[in-house]
Amino acid sequence: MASAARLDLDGYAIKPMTICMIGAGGFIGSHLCEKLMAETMHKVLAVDVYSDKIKHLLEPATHPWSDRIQFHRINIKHDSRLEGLIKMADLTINLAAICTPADYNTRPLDTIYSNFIDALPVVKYCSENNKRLIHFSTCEVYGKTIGSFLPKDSPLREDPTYYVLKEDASPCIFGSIEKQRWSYACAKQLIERLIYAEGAENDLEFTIVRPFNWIGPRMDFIPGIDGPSEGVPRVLACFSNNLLRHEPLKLVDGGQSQRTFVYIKDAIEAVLLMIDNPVRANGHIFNVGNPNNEVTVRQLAEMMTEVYAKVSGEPSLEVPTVDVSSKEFYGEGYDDSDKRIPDMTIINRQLGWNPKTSLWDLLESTLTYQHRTYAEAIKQAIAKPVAS
Ligand SMILES: NC(=O)c1ccc[n+]([C@@H]2O[C@H](COP(=O)([O-])OP(=O)(O)OC[C@H]3O[C@@H](n4cnc5c(N)ncnc54)[C@H](O)[C@@H]3O)[C@@H](O)[C@H]2O)c1
Ligand SMILES: O=c1ccn([C@@H]2O[C@H](COP(=O)(O)OP(=O)(O)O[C@H]3OC[C@@H](O)[C@H](O)[C@H]3O)[C@@H](O)[C@H]2O)c(=O)[nH]1
Repeated sequence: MASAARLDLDGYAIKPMTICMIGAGGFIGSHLCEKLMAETMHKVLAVDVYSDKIKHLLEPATHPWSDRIQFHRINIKHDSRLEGLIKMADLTINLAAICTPADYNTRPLDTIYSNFIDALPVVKYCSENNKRLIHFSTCEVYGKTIGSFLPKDSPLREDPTYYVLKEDASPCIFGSIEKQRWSYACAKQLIERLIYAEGAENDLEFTIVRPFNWIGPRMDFIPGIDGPSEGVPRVLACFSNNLLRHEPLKLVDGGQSQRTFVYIKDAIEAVLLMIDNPVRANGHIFNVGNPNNEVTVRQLAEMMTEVYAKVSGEPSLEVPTVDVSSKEFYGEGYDDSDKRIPDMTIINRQLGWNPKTSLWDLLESTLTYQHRTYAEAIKQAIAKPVAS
């Protein structure tokens, strides 16, 4: 049960605050709302166009926290109520974005508008009304590693200087303009620069979060079940969908890219520390990831196949993966980050945060959820006769 006497990292009592959370109905927002309701006395003004992922928190109205969460169905692109909500709050957290790679090269205009233009009024209202802002950026602002440009046999490729990503030192390296994949990263980078400049010139109190592949239950959608049949979600949901349908997992360009995956529940702990410790968090950009959970996408596919067989009790396919070109899978203009390892120095120093959950354990709890939530619906969808 939430207690009023929670202490911050410096031993001071944390005062309950009102948080305007934009994008509260998404994957990260839903977990953050859950945490805030269960463990704090903070109030949430939850803004989104969808509420399905937080329905369990909004209904029934008898929850012990029901007077601390309000849902506002608002599209921030065009709604004059946004400024009023930001003014009512002590802190604004902006999560709203188009953030699935399949959109970056196929809907580059929507991607740029969503990640830059639509975020502008949020920054402006916070700055003009002296309100604190926690803005969600991305690890994609780093783009490719310096190491990826070294000769394949260069020993320097093994040197962390050339691949570990540091908030205050690493450059942002994107592909050419025709590689529209980078429309997202570039829009995120520019809004980061704008927020940073508002801090420098107008004293905006800000924190920027760079998530490194947070994964867990409620991430994206399963095509044809709770999202469009032709939709392409992020890799966790793509591979879950393949496993649920007993199809081989598709490895884009051989699955050679490397990622570090962090469990959503670990990452949410980091966000709560930022919320509760403004003096330590303001003015900082934080990598939030798990450097210990690095795999190639191929290794991720293999591990997910093994874990899914364990949690579902169903045997794995004899040939569990199939290679597909990025052009076929994502279309023209796709490109990729080669490797993403977060440096953890700054978040360790400021907030003492460390991720805890291994990749195997986080996949086990996530795939248990996926199986429990979707297996029956998929079975029924497959059994349904196709209309002639
Ligand atoms: N999940 C990750 O690993 C990850 C990694 C890097 C960056 N991020 C960033 O974190 C943020 C949240 O990501 P997520 O994984 O929860 O994504 P998500 O798509 O699940 O959530 C985003 C939410 O924003 C809402 N939204 C978008 N446009 C809106 C608008 N105009 N008005 C109102 N609501 C709007 C969507 O409806 C959605 O519910 C994004 O900014 C994303 O770029 C996430
Ligand atoms: O079915 C699939 C889906 C994806 N992939 C590959 O898996 C890797 C990871 O893909 P994801 O869809 O999770 O997205 P990425 O890691 O490339 O980008 C993400 O990173 C952080 C956030 O900013 C965004 O949520 C998103 O841009 C990519 O190399 C992709 O090509 C497959 O091999 N098969």
